[in-house]
This record gives sequence, C-alpha cells and structure tokens, in this order.
Amino acid sequence: MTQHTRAKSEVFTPSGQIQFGVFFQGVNSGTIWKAPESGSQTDFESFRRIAQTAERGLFAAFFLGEGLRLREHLGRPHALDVVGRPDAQTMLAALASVTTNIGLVATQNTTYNDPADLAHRLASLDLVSGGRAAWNIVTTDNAWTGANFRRGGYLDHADRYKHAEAFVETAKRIWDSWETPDGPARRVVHHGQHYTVDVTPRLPRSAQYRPVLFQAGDSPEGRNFAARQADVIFSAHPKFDDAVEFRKDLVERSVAAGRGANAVQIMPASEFILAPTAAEAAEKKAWVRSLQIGPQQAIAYLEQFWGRELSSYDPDGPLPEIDPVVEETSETRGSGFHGAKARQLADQWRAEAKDKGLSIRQFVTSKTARIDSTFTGSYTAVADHLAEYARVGAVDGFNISPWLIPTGLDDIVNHLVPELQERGVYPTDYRGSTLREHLGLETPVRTADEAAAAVRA
Ligand SMILES: Cc1cc2nc3c(=O)[nH]c(=O)nc-3n(C[C@H](O)[C@H](O)[C@H](O)COP(=O)(O)O)c2cc1C
Repeated sequence: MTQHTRAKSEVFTPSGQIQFGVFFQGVNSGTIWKAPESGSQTDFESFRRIAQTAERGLFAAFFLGEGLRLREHLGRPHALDVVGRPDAQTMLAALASVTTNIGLVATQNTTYNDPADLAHRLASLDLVSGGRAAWNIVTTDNAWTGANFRRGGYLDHADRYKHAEAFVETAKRIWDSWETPDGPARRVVHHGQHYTVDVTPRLPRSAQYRPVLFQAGDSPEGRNFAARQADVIFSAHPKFDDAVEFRKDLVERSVAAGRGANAVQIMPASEFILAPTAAEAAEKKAWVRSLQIGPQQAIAYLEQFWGRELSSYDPDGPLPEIDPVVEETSETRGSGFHGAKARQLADQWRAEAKDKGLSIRQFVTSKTARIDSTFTGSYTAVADHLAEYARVGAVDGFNISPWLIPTGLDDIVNHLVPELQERGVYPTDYRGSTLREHLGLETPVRTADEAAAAVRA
C-alpha cells in the first residue's frame, strides 16, 4: 500500500489539494426528480451512472445518506420527501462490482444499530470492495425515528455521543482483533453502560486494514467526537470564511484530543451550478431553483411550520393569513422543528414576504436556496475560487450533491476537474487502490492494549 500521509504535528499544514466526493441524495428537494431528464431515485442505473461518472472524474468517494423513517405530516408521508431510499450497504456492495477505485461511504447511525453486527457488515463491504469502504457515523437521535425500533425517545440527548463513542471503539476493536491474514481473531468483550458485547470477529482485516471513518454532526459534542474518532468530517461549512473558521476550530479540538493538527480531514456538503460563462451559470441557477421548488413543494414546505393543510392557498399568492397549529408542529412528528415558535415564525415570515413583495413560492425558494452550499459561476472562476481553498487548507475537499441524477456530475467532471488539474490542486490519478490511500490516511495499527484502553463507556 503506497502511503502519502502527513506527519503528526501541532501545526496545521495545508495539503494544497482538494478531493471530491459525491453525495447521492434520496429524499429531499435538493435533487430534481421530476424533470424529463431525471432518473429514478431507486433504480440501480441511476446509482451506477453517477458512481461511474464520479470515478471518471477521480472522485475519492461516493456517499449515501441514511433516513430510517420518512418524515410525516398530518398523518401522511411528507410531500417534500421522495419516497424511496434503498439500503446504503446493499447499494454500495452492488456498486463495488461496477467500479474499481472510488470509495464507498455508508451513513449508519450509532443509536439504532448494534456494534458487532454493523462492524461485520462494514467489514464485509470493505472486503468485497477491495478496501474502499467507509462509515459515515451519525447519531440520529429523535423519538420519531426511534418509533421504527420500538425505542421512541429512548436515548437521552446528552448521552448520544457517549453511546456513539463506545459503539465506535467497540467496532474498532472488532476490526483490530484479527491479527494476521490467517487469524487467529481475538475475542472482544465489552461491558458498558449502554450495551454488552462478547464477540469473536468473523472477518480478517481488509486491504485498507479497516473501513475509513467519516462523521457528520455539528454540535460541540459532535465536533469533539470527530476530533477523537474520525478520519474525515462531512461538514456543513462550505463557504470560504466559515470553512476557514471551522478548520481552525477542528484543528484546536484534534490537537486537544492528542491526534495532532492534521489528523481530521474536512469535506463540506456543497452544490455546483456551472456553465461556460457567469451569465449562463446565473440563468441555469434560476432554472434549477424553479425546478427544486415547484408549487407543490412550496406549499408543503410551509405546511411543515403551519401544521395544517394549506393546499387551498395559491403558491403564487401571499403567505397564508391563517395562524399555525402550534401543537401539530413538533419534532417527533418529523415536521417543522419549531414547536411553540411556529406562531412567532409565521408572523416574521409574513412580514418579511410582504416587505420584499414575495409570493409563497418565491419566499420558499429564498428560504431553501441552499445559498450557503452553492458554488455558481463559470468553470474557470469556480476553479480559481476552489484553488484558494486548497492554498489555505480551508477544506480537504467537497462532498457534492448533484441537483440532477444521473447527469448532474457531467459538467463537473468534463470541465471543472480539468481546470483544477491545470491549477495543480486536484489529483491526476488515483493514488492507490484503497480509499485510505486516495485520502492519504495513515493505516491505524493499534496494539491489543491500546485498543482495550481506548474504550470509555
Ligand atoms: C452534513 C451532514 C450530513 C448528515 N447526514 C445524515 C444522514 O444522512 N442521516 C442521518 O440520520 N443524520 C445525518 N446527519 C445528522 C447527524 O447525525 C446528527 O444527528 C445531527 O447533525 C445532530 O447532531 P449534532 O447535534 O452533533 O449536530 C448529518 C449531519 C450533517 C452535518
């Protein structure tokens, strides 16, 4: 295995490079599923086309999110959600057979899984793919998802990262415990506050030793957890100044965690709307937005906060004068996430829309434009901008959500990638065969004593 890793240091050193990942979104209005050119959100063909295009563009990773329960609204699946999201590990295992190099990242939560089972499934993906698997660790803590598992609200909010830490450490010990390709595997026993495990691992180490660990969660506890455990953070901070600030924060946390300043890479969520010229890109953006927020989505978006049926309102008219039903908008129903603040929010939004002369649809478009994660412009201007990120080390890459499936990466791969390569900030080949090699990550060899000492809960 070739290594291009950076030495452990208290001082952060930019790699001068950026990598791309692709985040295939299954369930919200960011991807346009209803245009004539759209594919299906469940057909393997959509996944295959995007993954192979990403691989042609030397992307480091293909990501799948996890949504264990559809959001509900007034007793029905929410109209903003696209019903249909295949299981990530099943889909990634199939993709492993039609790709050669790209990393395969499964988002899996620590709250509703079991460490011995998940470690085995991820190790299987890692073996099947020749060392290309990664786990995007999320905590997914809400009573509404928990109801799927007869565990509604069972995990105290304050406990979820403690639980996650014990989970991840146990999974690591399971992966660590197969000492040579021929075995034997050590038995792993963990008696903890949250669960007890007594397991003899069933699989040897993979070509990259064990799956790469991503993390997505932005609270201070989430960031500290990432600083201790993650190889890469899937962040929500793509804009330049915010990204620089986030890097600074993460470097402090990973130095404090004893892992040095360069241990955790950062790939923010992002969207790219590109064209040969700035004017064409702006025009394309207006078209993309009009498709992302159609009349039905605009009304459904407001219904989350109003907690009542609003289908009699004209999407091209003013915001509803009727007040929200406060008790209908609660987190456990998977709706607006604003609870008792719904009335206050409605007053504020009505005033704002009136002030700016916006219809329902225009207002919702302005609220959901993903302005903070969108890079819009000509291929050359966006490449110059990204080169600046690489120069200062604001991020290690971007996790791109295509707004159209399966063709949404074509202009990135055909035009942006060559511009970045010309600027010397993007790979010109895969560095090796494993995801760990593509990302330049160290092989995480630990002794049995180190592994046992690391378990906290
Ligand atoms: C960029 C990003 C992507 C995420 N993707 C998922 C996902 O696919 N599935 C999921 O259940 N949670 C996802 N999460 C949510 C996290 O698991 C976590 O529950 C949430 O951010 C709250 O944790 P926090 O308080 O540490 O931010 C994501 C979070 C971020 C920041």
